Amino acid sequence: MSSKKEINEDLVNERRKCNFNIQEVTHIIDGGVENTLQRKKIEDVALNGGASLDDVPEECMNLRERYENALRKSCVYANILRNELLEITGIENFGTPVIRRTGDAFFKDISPFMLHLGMFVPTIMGQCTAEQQGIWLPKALDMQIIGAYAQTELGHGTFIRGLETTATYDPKTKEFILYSPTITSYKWWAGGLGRTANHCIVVAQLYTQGKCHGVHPFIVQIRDLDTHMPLPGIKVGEIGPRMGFNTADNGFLGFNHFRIPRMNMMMKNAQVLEDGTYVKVARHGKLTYGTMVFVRVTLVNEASFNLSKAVTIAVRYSAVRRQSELRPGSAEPQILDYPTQQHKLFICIATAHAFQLTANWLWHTFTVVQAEMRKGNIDTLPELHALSSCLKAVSTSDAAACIEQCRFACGGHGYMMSSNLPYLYSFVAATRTYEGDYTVLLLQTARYLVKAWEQAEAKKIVTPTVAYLNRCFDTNEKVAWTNSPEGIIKSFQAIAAGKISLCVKNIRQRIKTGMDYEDAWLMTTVQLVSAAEAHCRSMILDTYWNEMQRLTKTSSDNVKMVLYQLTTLYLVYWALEKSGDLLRYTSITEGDIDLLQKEYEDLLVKIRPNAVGLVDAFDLRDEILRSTLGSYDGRVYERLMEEVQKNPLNKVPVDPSFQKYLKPFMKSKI
Ligand SMILES: CCCCCCCCCCCCC/C=C/C(=O)SCCNC(=O)CCNC(=O)[C@H](O)C(C)(C)COP(=O)(O)OP(=O)(O)OC[C@H]1O[C@@H](n2cnc3c(N)ncnc32)[C@H](O)[C@@H]1OP(=O)(O)O
Ligand SMILES: Cc1cc2nc3c(=O)[nH]c(=O)nc-3n(C[C@H](O)[C@H](O)[C@H](O)COP(=O)(O)OP(=O)(O)OC[C@H]3O[C@@H](n4cnc5c(N)ncnc54)[C@H](O)[C@@H]3O)c2cc1C
Repeated sequence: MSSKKEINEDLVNERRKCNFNIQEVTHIIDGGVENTLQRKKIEDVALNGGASLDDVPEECMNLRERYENALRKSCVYANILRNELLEITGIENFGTPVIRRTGDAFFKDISPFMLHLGMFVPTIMGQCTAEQQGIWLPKALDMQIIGAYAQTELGHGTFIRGLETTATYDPKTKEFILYSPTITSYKWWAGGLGRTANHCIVVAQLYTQGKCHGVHPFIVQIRDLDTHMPLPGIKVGEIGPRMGFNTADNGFLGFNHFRIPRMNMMMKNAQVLEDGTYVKVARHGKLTYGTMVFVRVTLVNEASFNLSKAVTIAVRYSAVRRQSELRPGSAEPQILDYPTQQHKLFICIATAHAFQLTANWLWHTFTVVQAEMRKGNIDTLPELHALSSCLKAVSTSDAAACIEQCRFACGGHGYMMSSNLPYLYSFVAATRTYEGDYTVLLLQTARYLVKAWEQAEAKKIVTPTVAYLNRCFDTNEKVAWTNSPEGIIKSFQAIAAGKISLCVKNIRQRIKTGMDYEDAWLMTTVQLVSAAEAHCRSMILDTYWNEMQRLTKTSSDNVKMVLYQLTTLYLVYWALEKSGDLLRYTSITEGDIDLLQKEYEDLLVKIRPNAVGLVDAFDLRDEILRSTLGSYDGRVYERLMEEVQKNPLNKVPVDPSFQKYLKPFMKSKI
């Protein structure tokens, strides 16, 4: 064992072997030197010399203690956020991922304030008029009020139009009356709602002048600001233990004819006048779904960040961990030397990069579309919706699978909560479901793709992200296979186009047999999901490859080389994963696939010496990683032992339950 201050010798050797400039890669991941400096400044201020603030690990506390502890830390963190961090970033950037990431030094699970910052505030910004923002935003940003986002109900999450909570306008009092008519209409799942929030955004069916106008958002005070008691007419509580998110106090909420002022309807996109007249302001009916689009965009970034944490832990651990012998009597190798281990992990590093660059590109697209919409142009919204839907679905799903793979790579110790891998997994697994389930979102993208295919067929201009359909439409033959990054990307576009074309054909054939469009669509949905996934993969491959080329133009040769190897690994990995599709839609042969397999194995060998350098380049501070297995110094076994000392079960040599249960049980006769 190494002494306390030493860095594990294997990690020292790994860092010696690394042949590229780690800082250069960090700058690329951060999006430039300036961003790295800004990130470090934010981390220095937020962490202020270590922010864990826990004597007992969160996982050793009971549910109530965990919640109380999370709330205590949330207040500490929120004070730093509003007093110091907002000054650095500016109020308009309060939701910057960098700020969000420093929160991980405080919470292993989730902050009860997460939904306040992640959805309540953004909804006020996106759905309120300027006048309403003037009322609510300062209070929300200053956290004089704390909010949640209550859309999902016990009976409906996906199908928003099916929500049952009603908001009926009463022109006599100029109020809306909120009502939960059934058990299934109870709001369910909203984070921060169960114990913490005193306000929340409620999505409800709007009735005025005897007519229903569909779902609209309202801002509702649910608890007394002084006593925190639920207001009369409000039934609110916590929904119970979950796979993760246990400190986020996800809640339920019911209304018994609860009245709110007319101005609490969020009126940017639609209004109800004093006399009850309904006025539609927005030119697109789905602008009320704006917060969801925003969060879906941010979740691609979250997928990358959480995966970068998991793979940093797993690669460092794999450099420290030694197991088995390659030849009888030889020294035990680092488990990172096994090609099967490299196969588990290097794709995770590449995936984290791919998602980070895709997230940056998506964020840029989002801001451009927002700017256009402010000018009154809503033409690009459907494309943004299609993009954010599939990228959210695929990135969260892949990230969850990769994090689980990182856990497998850490053997038994990866199963310890103190490794942080179970927390990371449960957090990311939830992102596959919330903010739109995986399948449901891919089907949204499929709707867009089918329309784009029909446009290509009619020789109409299609939008940039589906422009490849024009090209593929004209080629009836299989695409010629070439083994190059560009060749792989082109082949993935051919797969996507082939699958979309087949879906359209099958829908049409089913209609010919007498089915109506809805049934024909339904019968084709398995293929439609697959087509949308293929489209999404072609976009990720394209973005990753082209963005990495652009970003490394002025990099040093070794940085160019290692990032080229990693990008190629990603392309080849997916070509191998989808070899069946390649055989179906391109001229690839079995021999070509054998060559790809060999290339993949060679890439593992080339990347191996730089593996630890590559995860060091994520530049994740130990306070943020919070893992016994993944710290920079590699003191894995010492940290596991130290953690054991913090376990309350070990505070006494004999547990009191021995006298109570075990001893009488052992002494009892059968
Ligand atoms: C310190 C900083 C902190 C930062 C923190 C960052 C992290 C943030 C973490 C936040 C944690 C979040 C926790 C979780 C929260 C939640 O889950 S909130 C609830 C989310 N719920 C959903 O996502 C529900 C999913 N369902 C839907 O989105 C929709 O119901 C549906 C599936 C899309 C169908 O909607 P419906 O109204 O029935 O649509 P249709 O009538 O069928 O019409 C479809 C047409 O509408 C278009 N469309 C649909 N959605 C949008 C959209 N958002 N934008 C634009 N257009 C949209 C769609 O394309 C169809 O168009 P056409 O094909 O032209 O008809
Ligand atoms: C940790 C967590 C936090 C959450 N936080 C919030 C929050 O703060 N606020 C909030 O309002 N909500 C929140 N939610 C709720 C979340 O948004 C929903 O759970 C999610 O949108 C999925 O909806 P559902 O639960 O109704 O699933 P369902 O729609 O019932 O899905 C169940 C299955 O049916 C399938 N399915 C459903 N519809 C279709 C379809 N049309 N076509 C094909 N398959 C379909 C799905 O693919 C899925 O496999 C949270 C959820 C979780 C897990």
